[in-house]
Amino acid sequence: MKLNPKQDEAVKYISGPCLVLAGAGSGKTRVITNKIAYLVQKCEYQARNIAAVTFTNKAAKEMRERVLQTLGKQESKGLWVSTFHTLGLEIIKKELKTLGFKPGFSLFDDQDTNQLLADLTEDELKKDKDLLNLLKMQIGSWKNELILPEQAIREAREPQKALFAQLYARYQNQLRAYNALDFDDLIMIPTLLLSSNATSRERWQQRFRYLLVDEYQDTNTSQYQLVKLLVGERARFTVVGDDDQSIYSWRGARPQNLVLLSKDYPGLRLIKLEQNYRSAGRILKAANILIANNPHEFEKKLFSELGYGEQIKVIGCRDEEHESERVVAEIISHKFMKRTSYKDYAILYRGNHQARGFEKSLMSNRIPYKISGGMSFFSRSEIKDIMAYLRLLVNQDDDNAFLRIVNTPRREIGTVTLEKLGTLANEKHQSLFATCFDNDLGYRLKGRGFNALAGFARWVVELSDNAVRSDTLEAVKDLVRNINYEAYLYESSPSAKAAEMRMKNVSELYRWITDMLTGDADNPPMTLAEVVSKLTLRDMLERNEEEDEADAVQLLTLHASKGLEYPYVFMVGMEEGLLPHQVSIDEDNVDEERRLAYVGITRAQQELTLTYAKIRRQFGETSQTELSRFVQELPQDDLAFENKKAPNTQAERMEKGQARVANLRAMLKKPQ
Ligand SMILES: Nc1ncnc2c1ncn2[C@@H]1O[C@H](COP(=O)(O)OP(=O)(O)OP(=O)(O)O)[C@@H](O)[C@H]1O
Ligand SMILES: [Mg+2]
Repeated sequence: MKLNPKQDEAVKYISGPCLVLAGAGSGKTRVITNKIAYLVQKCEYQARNIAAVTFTNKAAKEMRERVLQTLGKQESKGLWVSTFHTLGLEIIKKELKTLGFKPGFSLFDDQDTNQLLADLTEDELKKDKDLLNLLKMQIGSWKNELILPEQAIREAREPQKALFAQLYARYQNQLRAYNALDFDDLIMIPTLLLSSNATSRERWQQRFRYLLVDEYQDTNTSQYQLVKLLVGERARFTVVGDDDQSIYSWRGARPQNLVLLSKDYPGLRLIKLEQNYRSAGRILKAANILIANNPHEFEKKLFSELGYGEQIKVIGCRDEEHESERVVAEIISHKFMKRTSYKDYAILYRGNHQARGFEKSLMSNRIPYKISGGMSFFSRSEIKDIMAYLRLLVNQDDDNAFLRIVNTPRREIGTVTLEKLGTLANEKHQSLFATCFDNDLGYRLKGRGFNALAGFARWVVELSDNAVRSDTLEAVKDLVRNINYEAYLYESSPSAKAAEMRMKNVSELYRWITDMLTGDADNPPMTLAEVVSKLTLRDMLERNEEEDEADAVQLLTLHASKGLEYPYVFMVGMEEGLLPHQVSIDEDNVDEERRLAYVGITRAQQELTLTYAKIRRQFGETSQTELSRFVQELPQDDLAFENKKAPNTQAERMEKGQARVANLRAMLKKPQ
């Protein structure tokens, strides 16, 4: 693939650490993929000694595909391309013994964590959702800063922090007792291990002799340290990033890491790219002018030779319903005129809740669409149930999984029984599951409850033994049959149709599990424990980044759009309070929102459309909105305002919005 001289320099500089710092669409990711090929083909690196890391599964997948195109299957064998968290998981899996973990550990997702924190806290705190959330964030940020509970306790000054630190300690102990890890542990644990254990460190430094990191501006402290430990003294690495696209400060990302890097590695080669190959000139200019309102650590220039392009449309809509109708109408007419594909269009929004209206309009116009985020496959209750069963099969200490399914489907195990079980488990410091076999339980629980619990536990042991010792696949299939899950779904769903849908989801999950257990030419068969941890991680990372490449309009949040590009982009809800988000306005953090807007604008290749609703319903109230300051900051000559006064009455709306859609659909139906 073609490279410009600066990109070429970045690819060929391999004798020391290298940082590529450049704006959106300048080919940073291309440098990474080309460099991997260069290392293998020209520098005698084995693919298996190279690792490339990024932040989302979607980005990792794209990267892998791009490399595969250049290198082919054979030459890229063993190459490691993944997200940071998957890399962390791999290190933990290979270092289980050193870490003193039992095999078959569980990964706790957000809901599990919430549950556990609620269990750990006293009554008042338990009821205070905001405070619980604050606690979760605090624990997350301690972990991201590599601060262990002891240190947090030592350093806490205010009473609330001190309480949180105590709870952090209990939370960590409890996770250990469950043989479970949370999302942040996937980075913190390997980082602490590599910093304290020289043998492990050397092992991983030998394994990965060259490291590449995309979207480097989003690394937090623990990720920065992990990279540092992995590359060691040799410091053979290339990282690429853009400080203007740092949008994860709320997850501890530190764009200052870019500056820190030149301090930690005085020999660092800094390369800047200046040509944008993605966007039309006008879009790029708008993005540059917008981001110039932020303070800057590094000076960057960016130009495009792709022509100046169309004006940026700004469409004012009466309310959010009108907004989604208008966007869909635009897509239909545009597609008709330009003979494009649905997948050329992306609708980007600030929050997942904004998706619903667009989904509805797209659906009623029978336009295929793909939505990332929102209701994830894995957050559906039927999937959570089955996953909880599987988690329990591989790790019987997983109390959360146990609690989720002990009575789903109904087994006549009442709350009193469970409470008694819980009390005994606490007294004995053992898991709920282990307590089912405890002799003392027999004294405390008489009759039905005890029998039901003991029967359930014996059944799990038997199934788990079968899964490990004999045919895993059969055991997994037995599971659903055994618990009569289908009948349960029909019983508990609002309609037969809903039950059918839910059963379909279960079959889909089974299809994945079967594939993974059997393996294929490229992927060796996995154990059940591996399948379970892989699926849980996948869920946590991607929240419904589906694998199909269907021709569909793309709906995604601005955050999820990073690194991606689309010919035609709609940025919707350009209103004060939405973008910039009210929370950021209140916290005086509008700069981060501006970076988010910059990310959105720079996804567009050919045309960009901005929309806003003049009235929006939020939290059950309808209120007037104000046009986003970011629209005002754009070069006004490059904007084409439409409908500055939007139609007001229902009748007018029908006329202008839906009639238009109807016309277009009629046009589309005509034979050509
Ligand atoms: N030298 C080049 N010649 C032609 N096209 C290029 C060149 N370099 C990059 N491109 C194309 O430009 C587009 C943007 O490249 P890429 O995604 O690598 O940019 P990026 O800097 O990673 O952007 P972002 O900051 O959004 O992640 C891609 O479609 C890529 O194929
Ligand atoms: Mg990129």
